Amino acid sequence: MDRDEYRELFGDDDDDDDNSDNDDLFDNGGSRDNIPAAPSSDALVLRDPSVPGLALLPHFISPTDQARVSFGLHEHVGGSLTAGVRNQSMHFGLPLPPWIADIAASIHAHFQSLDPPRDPAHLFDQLIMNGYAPGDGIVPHVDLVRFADGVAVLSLDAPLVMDVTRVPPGDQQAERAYAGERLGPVDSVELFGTKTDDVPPVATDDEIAELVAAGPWTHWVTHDWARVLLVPGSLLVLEGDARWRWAHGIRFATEDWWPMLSGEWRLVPRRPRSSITFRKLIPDE
Ligand SMILES: O=C(O)CCC(=O)C(=O)O
Ligand SMILES: [Fe+2]
Repeated sequence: MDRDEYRELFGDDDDDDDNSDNDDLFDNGGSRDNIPAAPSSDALVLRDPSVPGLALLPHFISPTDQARVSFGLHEHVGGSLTAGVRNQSMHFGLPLPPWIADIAASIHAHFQSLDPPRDPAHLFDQLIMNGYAPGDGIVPHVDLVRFADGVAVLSLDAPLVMDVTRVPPGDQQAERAYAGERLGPVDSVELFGTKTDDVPPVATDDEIAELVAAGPWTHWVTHDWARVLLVPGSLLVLEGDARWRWAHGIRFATEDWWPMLSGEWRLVPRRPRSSITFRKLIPDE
């Protein structure tokens, strides 16, 4: 994967990101404690049948492992992100870095536990590490065809909302990656159907904790547009249609609108968030 291909797909955000300190993007949630590797994957798997192949495992890794992995990630990227595409660092090939290898093994084990079990040779050998400062996002896209089916995204540090949209019929193909228009901040009319000047209050920490524990994880806007709450420690799995026929993207916004357990809307402020995407590169013929 080279930088130009990523530019082509995702654009080069240098122009519209005024936070020039890459270190800040990952300077969150890390812990200097040397915590032994013990991923505790929770069995809870949420699916939304409207997007076949989409699954969220909201508590895939424990807070202890989140702190360990976040620290490992921060150490790994150091200041080197300035050398590549902004806010992004990649790893190709096995072995994976030791601070993440056990988590990759847990994800692999999860794939094997599915019915039917997934290809045991599906060993994740490519990582994309993304950092998002408040205001950052990623244009809606379908991951490149050179990556096998079965992509997993581990979320760290702070919650954020991902938009999942059916690829427009004219663009629907599995032969080349789709990249849509960049999504701007939420527009209340666009998202909620009614024009209102009443911006909801900011969610409290307790409300966010409730959401993380048991909250509504999808919010449908239209029949081909869902929003997914990615909480820290969660694993998003994209297979089949969800991987090939639906695009995933993150708004360039400083807050996300989200319904609370009570049904009332709140603003969930963005905080520095990072993610690790696990994929398998299809070998050249
Ligand atoms: O950061 C995320 O949650 C998604 C990243 C992603 O879609 C990608 O790297 O292809
Ligand atoms: Fe992606």
